[in-house]
Amino acid sequence: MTETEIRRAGFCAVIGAPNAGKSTLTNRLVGAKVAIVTHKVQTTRFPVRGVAQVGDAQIVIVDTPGIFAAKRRLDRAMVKAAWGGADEADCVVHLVDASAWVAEQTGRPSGAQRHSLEDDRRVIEQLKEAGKRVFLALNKIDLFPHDQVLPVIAALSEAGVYEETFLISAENGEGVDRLEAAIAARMPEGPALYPPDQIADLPMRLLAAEVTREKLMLRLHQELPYQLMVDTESWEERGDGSVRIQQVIIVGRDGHKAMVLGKGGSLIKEIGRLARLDLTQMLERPVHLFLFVKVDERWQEKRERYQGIGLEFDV
Ligand SMILES: Nc1nc2c(ncn2[C@@H]2O[C@H](COP(=O)(O)OP(=O)(O)OP(=O)(O)O)[C@@H](O)[C@H]2O)c(=O)[nH]1
Repeated sequence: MTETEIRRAGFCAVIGAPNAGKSTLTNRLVGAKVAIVTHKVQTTRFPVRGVAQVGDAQIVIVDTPGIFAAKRRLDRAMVKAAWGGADEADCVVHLVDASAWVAEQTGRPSGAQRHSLEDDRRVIEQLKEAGKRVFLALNKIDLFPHDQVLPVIAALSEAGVYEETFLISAENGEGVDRLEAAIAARMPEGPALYPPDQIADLPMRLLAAEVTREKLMLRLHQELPYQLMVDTESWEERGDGSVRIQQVIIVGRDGHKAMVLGKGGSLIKEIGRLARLDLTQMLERPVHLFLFVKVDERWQEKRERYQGIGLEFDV
């Protein structure tokens, strides 16, 4: 479909607890890898937009950072960014990990599931306070028999904040068509907001940094992945059609640097290999990726670092 055929266009914010599946859903709606998906929580630090086209509607999806109890400055900035995205949207989807609610109904929620339930309840309270009515998407329905979700729907409907409920699996695509059509119907009339072939408005440098950070999150353990950032320092298009990307991984301590490098530099080499494979696929051309590790004890407190990852500092 060409640009002229788009008659409606707008923004859809996907909000929800960390690990609810927001990035997976965004990627499914867009049909390409845009947001970063990992099994760890709080991957997304800023609204990543993907552009999906459904019939004559263009949907700009804002994949918001996880909304959760904020203590540290960085966490508070993430929450603020999440609600900012929801306020400006034409349509808001509250994405819920339904498997946590089913586990609660059947009496055996895990620790992580209990956190997820608390976060969902907090989001519902905040929606209630804000007087917002949104779509409820119960995700991960591939994990349990469908009849177990009925009492969950009843429990969640009590708050009166949901206009419509959708049962989906962002992972295998079940039920996503209906949700997609409902979101499309909410888009206001107007011309396309982005060229139709553009899947992400996230600057490519930022996206490339996120790819490397995803690989680090998958390979490193405990808290370390949350205590580092990746910055794309240079991006050079070459005459032979390839691109040379140089990135610095900033950590808070010398010990962390050693962990990121791995024995004899083996870990960073593997991270670089995996990131390069993804980037080559995304950019559809050869990529030369160079990674460096730098120690900066105070990066989390530095204003320019926040702005570099798209967050406000004064929160
Ligand atoms: N079984 C199943 N797993 C899913 C589904 N959707 C997402 N997941 C998994 O849940 C985990 C979290 O998914 P993400 O998409 O990263 O979650 P998120 O809400 O974006 O997480 P944050 O960025 O931390 O806020 C990943 O391991 C996904 O593969 C689903 O429909 N079914």
